[in-house]
Amino acid sequence: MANELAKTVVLVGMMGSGKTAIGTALAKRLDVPFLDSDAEIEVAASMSIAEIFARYGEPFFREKEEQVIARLLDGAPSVLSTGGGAFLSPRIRQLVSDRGVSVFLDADLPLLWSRVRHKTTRPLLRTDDPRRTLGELFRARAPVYALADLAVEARAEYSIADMTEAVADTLSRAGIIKETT
Ligand SMILES: Nc1ncnc2c1ncn2[C@@H]1O[C@H](COP(=O)(O)OP(=O)(O)OP(=O)(O)O)[C@@H](O)[C@H]1O
Ligand SMILES: O=C(O)C1=C[C@@H](O)[C@@H](O)[C@H](O)C1
Ligand SMILES: [Mg+2]
Repeated sequence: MANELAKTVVLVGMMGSGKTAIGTALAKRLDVPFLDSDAEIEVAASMSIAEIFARYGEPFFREKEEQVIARLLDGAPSVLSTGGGAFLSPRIRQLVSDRGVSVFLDADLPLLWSRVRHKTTRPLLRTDDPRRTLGELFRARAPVYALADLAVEARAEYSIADMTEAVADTLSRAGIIKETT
């Protein structure tokens, strides 16, 4: 069955909620381009996110993030996975609402921690107590992620394929994915 995507699907949520993993699978399923703002920033800067934070600081990263997301939202309907902090920016929220549909991947704290605890790629978690830091970010950001157009609960028992199906189902019910045949 062929599908048509009405506008760009923008995945938002905490680090480890699955924006990159689910975005990759969803784009494949819908046969549309997959874009990842973190990956695009790394390519543009020829540096990892951790290096950008270390050399230039978080405000510089946030500036680049906004520029990259504005550019990525300019193209044909796609799946765009954002960085975990992108949706905190009011300007980015406005861009997303003007040109796409936001989908919050809603994972609870234990699930997020289980996914990020062994990774060293997230500079904001390089603290003395990364578990506590993750909890603080989680609580501070929850009201902002709740502003997303759509939300899908990420359950620990879901595989990547299950979660991709749940997101696609939500998008179909919202009329963002339309069956063409
Ligand atoms: N059901 C699932 N849904 C999503 N991710 C899963 C699932 N099961 C296992 N994973 C793994 O959990 C991790 C999720 O991390 P991912 O990089 O996709 O998160 P992210 O939201 O893009 O984080 P960041 O904001 O740091 O970019 C990946 O390693 C992925 O393979
Ligand atoms: O949650 C965040 O603020 C971040 C998440 C990652 O995707 C990266 O964008 C970066 O590590 C910051
Ligand atoms: Mg990601």
